[in-house]
Amino acid sequence: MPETPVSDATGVKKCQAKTKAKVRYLRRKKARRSARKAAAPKTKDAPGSESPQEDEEEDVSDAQSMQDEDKGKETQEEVVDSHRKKKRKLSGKDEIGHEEHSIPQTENSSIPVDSKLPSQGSLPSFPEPSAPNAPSKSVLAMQGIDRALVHAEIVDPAAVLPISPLGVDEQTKLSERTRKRLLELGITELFAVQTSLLPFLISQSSGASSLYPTYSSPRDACVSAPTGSGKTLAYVLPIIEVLSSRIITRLRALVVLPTRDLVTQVRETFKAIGKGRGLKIGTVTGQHSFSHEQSQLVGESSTPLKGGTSKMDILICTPGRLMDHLNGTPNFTLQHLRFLVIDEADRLLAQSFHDWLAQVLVACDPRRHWGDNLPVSSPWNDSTLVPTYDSVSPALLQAYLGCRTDVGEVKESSCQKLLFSATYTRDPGKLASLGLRDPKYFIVQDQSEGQPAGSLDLTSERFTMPANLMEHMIICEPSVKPLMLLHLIHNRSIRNALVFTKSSESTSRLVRLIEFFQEASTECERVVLRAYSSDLSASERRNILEKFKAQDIHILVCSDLISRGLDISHVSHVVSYDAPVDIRKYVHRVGRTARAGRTGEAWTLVEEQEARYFKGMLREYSHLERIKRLKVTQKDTESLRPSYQIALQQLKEAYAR
Ligand SMILES: Nc1ncnc2c1ncn2[C@@H]1O[C@H](COP(=O)(O)OP(=O)(O)OP(=O)(O)O)[C@@H](O)[C@H]1O
Repeated sequence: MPETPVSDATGVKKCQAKTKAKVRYLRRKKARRSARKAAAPKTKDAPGSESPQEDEEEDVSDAQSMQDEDKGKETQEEVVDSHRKKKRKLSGKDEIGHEEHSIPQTENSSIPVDSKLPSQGSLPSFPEPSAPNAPSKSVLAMQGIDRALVHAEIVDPAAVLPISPLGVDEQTKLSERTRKRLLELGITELFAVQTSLLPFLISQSSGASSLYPTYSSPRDACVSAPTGSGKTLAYVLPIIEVLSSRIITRLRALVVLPTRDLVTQVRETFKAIGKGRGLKIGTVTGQHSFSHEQSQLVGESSTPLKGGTSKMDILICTPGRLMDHLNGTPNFTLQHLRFLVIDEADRLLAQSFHDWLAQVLVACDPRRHWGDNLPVSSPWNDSTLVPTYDSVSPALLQAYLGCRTDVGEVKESSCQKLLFSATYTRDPGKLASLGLRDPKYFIVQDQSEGQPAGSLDLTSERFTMPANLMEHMIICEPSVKPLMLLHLIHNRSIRNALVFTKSSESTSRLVRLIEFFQEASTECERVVLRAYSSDLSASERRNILEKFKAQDIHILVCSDLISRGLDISHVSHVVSYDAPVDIRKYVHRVGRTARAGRTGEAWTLVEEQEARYFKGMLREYSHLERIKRLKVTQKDTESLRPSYQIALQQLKEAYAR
């Protein structure tokens, strides 16, 4: 048996010692063997053979005697070495695996090496890799959502409240005077959005501090209610009610709307409700010259005043023109605002207009942006002394004059932001940009199926439509769309209708085609229709709208310019000649009818290749089942076809010229 080479010095000596012992052992073994041979009887089948058992026993005893001889000579390392060899022998093939689990053995270790080594079969199994459970739909829907939205007040659209002319109205907090005015205007009950919003807005402003509760600034509000549900009155009434107690005229309410037409419409409502209250209501939309608007806003005074000046209590405007005055009209200030209303909020928040929203927010409350130390470069800070008659907003007293008032409390701006829309955005980014103060959400909507009463379904967005609106769609080839419209006008007698197209260009083309048709047809009743789009001047548009309101025009073919907010009570039909590609646009278009509890019908002409998308869009908002499909056969339009062909030919020639 060859010696295992040992590299160190002690190992060399050890080998030599072992060799002597081995020589002695071999000598004795030889002697024993020859003695046995001599003594043993001879067998034929195993001549000279030794029993293996015997041989093994002999080896063990020899090894024992050899060990005895060497007793004390072996080093610790040899013991460990033998353990290792033994271990390797026992562990067999899977050396690598065992190495990982082996426990280092020391000389004095009482634990047998083998007992600590797991056998191949008992290797600890690692857990299978697995994906974490997917978050539920409701958890996902909550991601980044404004917490206030989760606690929104859900209002039943059917909740109306009769107006009583006398006594104290504990529920709405409306004064007797305002209630009488409402009754004079034929308004006998308050709609759902008004009943829930009025107490919230008016009760926060009760008493002497109604204009300026600087120590407890009011909460902001976001309101989502269906089209035609009375959102305008929901902010006009509290503004009139609260501002009626003002003593000095300051700009206290600012209402921002996306179009001039809406500005005009909302001004009419303010004037009607605020009649006799002495409040000054104005508009800036760019319809008049800039200098004219400036003199209406701030008068002729040229002395710069930190507190600004105003000839209006309530200003209604478009964002673009508001920016012009903020940057170009001296003494025009928003520091005294008590109400900032953003109507059609989702649309306005989507528009940048030179970052109008950020500028308005800073103008309302420069402290919020700059703190009490306005930088010299800020437009609110200059070296001009504050004249004694100047009226700086309490929230800015410290910033401008370095003085704290009363008991040294820092005063907050009391501007209350109110956001309104029929299709309110849930976009957390957009809402965050508003810096709302403890906002409260009011959502007027039907309870969705399977949803607990009074709670908002955050997993799927949907919009509540006016209760008395009937919706239809006609799926047809693009080439027969004009024929379908003619079918609605002449066979189904659609009048007092708004027909929406995708552009001003298609608006005027469609009007011409229908006019050619009417000229060619001898049987059909003539309807008066006009195009209404941004191609027209403001005065032309106003003129046309007046005639439509007076029912001198039966059908207005328009672009989406008037798809939002426009309130014309007698509109009984809305036709989307070009199907909208966005659900919000659909909601606002069809919402021009069936307003304030009236009935109305909406029709959408869907081209065959658009049908899948259109239906998918409605399905996504759980609205498809509400829209009935109307099938128009060849026979239905047969009588119209000859004149239609003539009209088409004439249109081709007109556009070829
Ligand atoms: N309490 C009420 N009683 C009767 N009519 C009302 C009442 N409140 C509002 N109205 C009328 O309902 C109509 C629709 O109101 P409004 O224009 O405010 O709707 P809206 O909710 O702003 O709709 P949209 O989202 O389309 O702008 C208006 O003609 C308004 O005068």
